[in-house]
Amino acid sequence: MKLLEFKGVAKNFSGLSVLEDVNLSVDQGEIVSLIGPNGAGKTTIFNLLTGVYQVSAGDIFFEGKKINGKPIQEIVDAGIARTFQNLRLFPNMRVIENVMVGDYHNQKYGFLDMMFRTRKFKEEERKATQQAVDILESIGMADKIDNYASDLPYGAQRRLEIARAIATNAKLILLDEPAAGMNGQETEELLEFVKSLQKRGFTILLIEHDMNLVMNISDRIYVLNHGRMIAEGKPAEISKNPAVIEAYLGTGGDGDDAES
Ligand SMILES: Nc1ncnc2c1ncn2[C@@H]1O[C@H](COP(=O)(O)OP(=O)(O)OP(=O)(O)O)[C@@H](O)[C@H]1O
Repeated sequence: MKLLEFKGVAKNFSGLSVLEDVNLSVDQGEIVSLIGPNGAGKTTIFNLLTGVYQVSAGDIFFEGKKINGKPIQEIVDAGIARTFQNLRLFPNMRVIENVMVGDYHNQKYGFLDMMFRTRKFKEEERKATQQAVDILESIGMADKIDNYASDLPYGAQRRLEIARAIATNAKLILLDEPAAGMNGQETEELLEFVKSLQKRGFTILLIEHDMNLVMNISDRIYVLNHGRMIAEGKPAEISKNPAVIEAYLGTGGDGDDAES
């Protein structure tokens, strides 16, 4: 089943075309990567998908329903969550609190419930805490619950950011350069972690420059160049595609991170 679909999407900024006729789909349960040189338009795709930008043409469907033009909160509620290129954790909050922030929009108490700490408020808090504990246990961070986010090693901080995305009850998780700044060991752990999310039923769309990770993690890959989709396929097909090699990896490149 198609979970996500872009149909003929275009985006212009002040008349300047950044994306042209982008078609892309992600099936339920897939890990799909979006790659392309700097400035190709990858982050713009995420911004369109999450309602930060509005499309200039075309439509975006999530579970068959059109989501372009909807407010950001409605898109989050529909089941799309995102992590960012730069970590956006609350460093001075504890690990569990960082996860609970992700669930905040699902809580069903009002301001007065919170002020007077009503039974409803306490019950919602208890449920949210339990869910956060469950998530942290499921990703092997149960022993870090009370640590401050800033005290975690970098790789664990990125995992925590993904945990927060899971806490929104997302079906589709958008990862923007999750391996950026990671060492080899952390990237290896990230790969296992993202695959474990897939096994748990999450669908993943990621932007990534680390070609090694992309080739090992993806069910399918889309390649964007100058705002146009130039290729789509399985990792083995993409790595042999002449247009991709020319546009992205650079002819004669060895397939390693061509961006650095
Ligand atoms: N708000 C904006 N206003 C004007 N131009 C923009 C805006 N956002 C993005 N662009 C332009 O759109 C193009 C695509 O940018 P985008 O950030 O989507 O690329 P990218 O593929 O994610 O690049 P990178 O790999 O460097 O993150 C760039 O030329 C950028 O300058």
